[in-house]
Amino acid sequence: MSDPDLNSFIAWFQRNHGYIDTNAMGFKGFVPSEGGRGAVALKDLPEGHVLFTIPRSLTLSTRNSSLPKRLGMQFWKEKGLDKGWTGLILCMMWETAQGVSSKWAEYLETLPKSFDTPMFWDKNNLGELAGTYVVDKLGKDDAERTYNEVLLPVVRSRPDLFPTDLIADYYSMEQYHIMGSRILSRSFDVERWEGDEGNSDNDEAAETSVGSAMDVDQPAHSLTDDSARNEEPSDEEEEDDIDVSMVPVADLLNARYRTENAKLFYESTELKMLTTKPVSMGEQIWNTYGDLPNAELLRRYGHVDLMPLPGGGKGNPGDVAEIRADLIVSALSEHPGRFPESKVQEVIDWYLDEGGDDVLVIESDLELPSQLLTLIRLLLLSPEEFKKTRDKGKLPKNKVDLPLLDIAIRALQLRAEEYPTTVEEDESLLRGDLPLNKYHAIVVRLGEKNILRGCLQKAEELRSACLEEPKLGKEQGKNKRKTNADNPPSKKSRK
Ligand SMILES: C[S@@+](CC[C@H](N)C(=O)[O-])C[C@H]1O[C@@H](n2cnc3c(N)ncnc32)[C@H](O)[C@@H]1O
Repeated sequence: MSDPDLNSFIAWFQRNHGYIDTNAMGFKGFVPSEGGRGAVALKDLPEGHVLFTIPRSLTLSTRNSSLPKRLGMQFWKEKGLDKGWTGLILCMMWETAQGVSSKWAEYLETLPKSFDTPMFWDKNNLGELAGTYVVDKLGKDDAERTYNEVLLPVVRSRPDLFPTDLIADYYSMEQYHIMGSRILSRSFDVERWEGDEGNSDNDEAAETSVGSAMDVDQPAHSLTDDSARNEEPSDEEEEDDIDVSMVPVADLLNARYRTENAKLFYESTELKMLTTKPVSMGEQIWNTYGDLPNAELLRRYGHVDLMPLPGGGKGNPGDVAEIRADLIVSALSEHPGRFPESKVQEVIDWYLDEGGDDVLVIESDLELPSQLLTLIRLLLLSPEEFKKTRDKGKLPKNKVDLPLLDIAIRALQLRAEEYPTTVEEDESLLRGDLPLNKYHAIVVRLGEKNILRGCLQKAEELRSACLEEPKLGKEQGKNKRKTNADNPPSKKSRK
């Protein structure tokens, strides 16, 4: 291992039955844009090579920490520590407070103590994100409420486990945010193995027949809506047989858009990191964080991906622009249609009940989202037509015509106006020397604005074509999620 900071951690890992193929893989510092500290191939590796394995018992989760049992499982549930991330945060705080007597002491030492994520930004820096939806998604107030109403009362109620004089150092709001951010940027969703039940209290996971290795849903934060983590989980979530887990060594791997060459798999007693394609000597070993847009990378991890884009320039090919459904209503009100304003809410309620999202996503193909077209079409129906549609229980087809395009275009313009700066201003700012947070914020908002601009341009071209040939009405957004019951979106919320 070339990184001296990691030596005692790796020794701890190996002592605890973790395995690393040290001939195949090492750790080194890459340039910040490539993730800083990460893993490197020490020789040419074929696909399917086992880079390292982690015993399940070495992952840090509410199942493996002994804290839940010490507090009592009934108490744990009564206090809501089995919901969201609060229980794991408390376990991580408590394990840290145990110092060297914690099983995970050497691991906890390797975890970051500060973050470049907007959760820790001041007002000025947050202001640079104006127009993006990043700040709305931080969930800082909810997190702080959970700290005050759930975690702190538990800590204060058990001075035998949480000595009062340790609260300021180990159980503070600041520590709560740090632990939450460690989970957000480094945890994995580890599915339980069949037959592996209950809190294991440091026992090895139940040994069952070893089946074929399966994907670990990874990382936890790339697949779930973590902004809701401190809220009541849905029934679906409660039933999940998933442990949000901190996975030593696996969390040392960086990620970049569509660059993954290694992935974590699980078996009954251990997790395995395997190469998913051949890796050349000296190449970085990349995991995946789900190929997220820069807004999400920044919010969860504190970095952005910048790479050459197919159409020229640099950016994140996974970038998207989001548009709230209420902007469509605002656009509609500027184009008085046939639908009385008093009925608009009824249409929106039905659209949401049918699985429509309240935030619509424009992707890099720059097509108008199918749900946006559906919503506008619904709003353009007369009250009688809407009633018929609702009675049939079938959403209208995504056929575009002039009235629909007018509203779509206006909604996109209103969305673009939500950013205080223009594309050109941002591009010029990026040519200067900028502090990191400001630089990240500009990259995020510029990526979104470019998607919006491209989508607007495409919609205007379509409008011109419709003007020339009014019967041109085309079906749009075929590749997008449909707003009907046969493909309901995974989550829905009303604002
Ligand atoms: C799971 S950790 C990966 C290991 C981390 N580099 C370390 O030193 O512990 C995730 C963090 O690594 C950094 N990172 C990962 N991929 C990156 C990338 N493509 N560009 C910049 N930073 C990256 C970010 O700071 C992110 O929060």
